[in-house]
Amino acid sequence: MTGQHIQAEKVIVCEKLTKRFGDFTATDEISFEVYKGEIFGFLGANGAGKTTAMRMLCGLSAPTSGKASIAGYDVYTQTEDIKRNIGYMSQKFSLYENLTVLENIEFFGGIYGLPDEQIETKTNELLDRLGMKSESKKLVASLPLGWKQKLSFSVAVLHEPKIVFLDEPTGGVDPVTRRQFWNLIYEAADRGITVFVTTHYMDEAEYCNRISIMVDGRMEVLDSPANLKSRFGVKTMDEVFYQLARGAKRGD
Ligand SMILES: Nc1ncnc2c1ncn2[C@@H]1O[C@H](COP(=O)(O)OP(=O)(O)OP(=O)(O)O)[C@@H](O)[C@H]1O
Repeated sequence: MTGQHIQAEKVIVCEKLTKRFGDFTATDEISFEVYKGEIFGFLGANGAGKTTAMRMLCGLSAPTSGKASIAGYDVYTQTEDIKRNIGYMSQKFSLYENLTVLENIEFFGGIYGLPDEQIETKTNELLDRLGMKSESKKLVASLPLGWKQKLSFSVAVLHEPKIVFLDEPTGGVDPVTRRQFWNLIYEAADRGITVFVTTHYMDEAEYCNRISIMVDGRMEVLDSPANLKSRFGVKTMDEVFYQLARGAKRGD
C-alpha cells in the first residue's frame, strides 16, 4: 500500500474518547486521527472495545467523555449529520435476503435520499463494476456469500459518503474472495472515501495504510503495518497482534 491517494484533510478526530457502562470502561480515552482517503484498520481481540468505539463514531451511542468529530460533525450534538455522511456495513446487518439485487440497490438508494435518475445510473455502474448484470433479478439469498459482501459494500458507498465503516466485512470467505473485496475498498479510497475497517484477519490488516490495535479498551499502537512489524522485530502482523493481545485481560 503506497498511500499516495491520502489527503491532508482529517475526517475523524478523536480525543480521549471514553465509554463506560457502570464502573466498567469499555473504551478508555482513545485519541487518534484519520485522513481523507485513508484505509484505517481497527484491530483488537474480542471484547477489546472496537464495536463500542465504532458505535460512538457513527453517532449511535453517546460517549461518556472525550471528544470526537466525524466528517466535521460532533458526536454529541450532530449525530444526524454524521449519519448522512457515512456508510456502514457489517457482517450482521447488510442486505435484505428476500429482495432481489436490483430491489436492494433501489431500496438503499432511496434510504440515502438519492434522486431516481441517480439511482438508475449508479445501479448500472455498480452492476457493471461487480460483473453482476445477469444476477440483478436474483434474490440476494441465492448469491454466494462473497458476492453478497461485495454488493453490500457497494450499497454502503452508493451515496459516496465521506467515510465508510466496515465491521468485519469479509467473515467466512476465502482469501481470494477477500482480495477481490479489497479491490473495491481500494477503488473507494482512490475516490476519496475514507475506509474504517475492523477485522480479525491479519492478511487484511496488511492491506491497510495504518492500523490501530486495541487492548482492554485502550489503543495500544497506531502505525503502518510495516512500521509496526519493524518496531516489534517480527515478520508478520499476526506476530505483532499476538504480542499485544496475549497480555489482554478481556476476551474469550
Ligand atoms: N451495553 C453494554 N453494557 C455493558 N457492557 C458492555 C456493553 N456493550 C459492551 N460491553 C462490554 O464492553 C467490552 C467491549 O465490548 P465490544 O463489543 O466493544 O468489544 P469488541 O472489541 O467489539 O469485541 P468483538 O470483536 O467481540 O465484537 C466487552 O467486555 C463487553 O462485554
